[in-house]
Amino acid sequence: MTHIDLDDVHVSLGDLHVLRGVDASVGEGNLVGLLGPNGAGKTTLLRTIAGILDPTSGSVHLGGTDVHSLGSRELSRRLATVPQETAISFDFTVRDVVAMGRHPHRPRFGADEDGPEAVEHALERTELVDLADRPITEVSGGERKRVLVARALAQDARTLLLDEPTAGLDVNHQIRTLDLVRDLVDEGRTALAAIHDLDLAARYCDELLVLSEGHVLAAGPPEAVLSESTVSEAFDARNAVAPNPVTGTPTVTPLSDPETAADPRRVHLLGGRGEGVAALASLVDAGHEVSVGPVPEGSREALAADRRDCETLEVPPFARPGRAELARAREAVDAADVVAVHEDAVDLGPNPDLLRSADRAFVFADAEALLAAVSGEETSANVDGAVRRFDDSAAVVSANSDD
Ligand SMILES: Nc1ncnc2c1ncn2[C@@H]1O[C@H](COP(=O)(O)OP(=O)(O)OP(=O)(O)O)[C@@H](O)[C@H]1O
Repeated sequence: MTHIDLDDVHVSLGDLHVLRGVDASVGEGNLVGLLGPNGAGKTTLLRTIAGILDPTSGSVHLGGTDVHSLGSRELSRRLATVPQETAISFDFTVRDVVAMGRHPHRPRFGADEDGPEAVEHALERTELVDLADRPITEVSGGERKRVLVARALAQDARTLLLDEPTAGLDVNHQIRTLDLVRDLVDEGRTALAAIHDLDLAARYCDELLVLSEGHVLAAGPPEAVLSESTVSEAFDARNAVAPNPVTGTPTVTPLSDPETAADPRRVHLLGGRGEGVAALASLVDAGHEVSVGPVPEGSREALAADRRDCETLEVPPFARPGRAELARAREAVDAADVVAVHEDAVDLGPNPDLLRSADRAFVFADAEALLAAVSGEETSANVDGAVRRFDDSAAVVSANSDD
């Protein structure tokens, strides 16, 4: 069921037409991540849903009611916000600030009977009990952010709008904060959160909404939304998207624009157990033409090569390369200016024979040193250290040998 519904919302700030026809919805009981580059209009959208900004046209409904028809007290009972700015200059204690969340529940006469318990509960869930009596001006920026989450929690609203709730938090508190938001949603709330970290957004959110130049570029489950083309269009950044090996959710890796190497070389990387991935990335970034293989299908090297549009010679996992695959590997070696292999993979499968047949072969321990060697900048230091010319005998690598 739709909980927040935005229909052709336009908002102007001064002369700037910031939101340009936003159509979007947030399903009840969902955590939705609001993504988009700086200036896309995320804060403006959250402030419009919160009734702080009026749309110039279009409508915002919350649970079927137009938010702009609700009084501020009624809206605050239904919806709590965690704003981006954390500056609170007065000398309130942390507990006082959290208690401000109770404002819409205070009766005109008498006491807010649930108030003290709600405040203590909010302090506990945000792990702020030890800081509760400290002046808000004397806690860190990250702690102040958590105080604002606690204030929203004390407000006891079914809808949460969070503007970059993890900005400025250390990794541990980023995870704890998003775990808390996830728990609050799993307990029955609905949340829309602007999040800059695409990987965390994909990991925690049921759906993502990508805003770009004031309109919705994409919306839906993270796996559908976080494509290389959508990320590239929204953020104007080259990137690679791949499943996170630990969480299985998409991870986005921004990539530098490839340089044009002064002297681009054809480099063939022989397969290993994933050791070649860093070398592959630095060679491609430097503008060299890289091919890879033989590597097992689905291996880290195969995935990385695929993401960087490199020619890849794959073999089924746990299988030895067949005659045809070996012939293709030899062709790749013959066509390359340089053949390279990580020192831990020198002896793997057909690698010794392929190395022996190459005109110029390097054994490397360090991706950057290999790059320097391929680019012809090798010094005796890195030839001695992390890159060596491959000698004729498979098991031996020798330093400073000539071709
Ligand atoms: N009060 C204002 N008056 C005029 N323009 C404004 C005002 N507030 C924001 N803007 C402009 O509106 C656009 C959208 O701003 P907004 O803060 O909504 O973007 P955002 O997506 O939240 O960005 P960020 O990721 O940097 O927080 C920006 O170009 C911003 O400069």
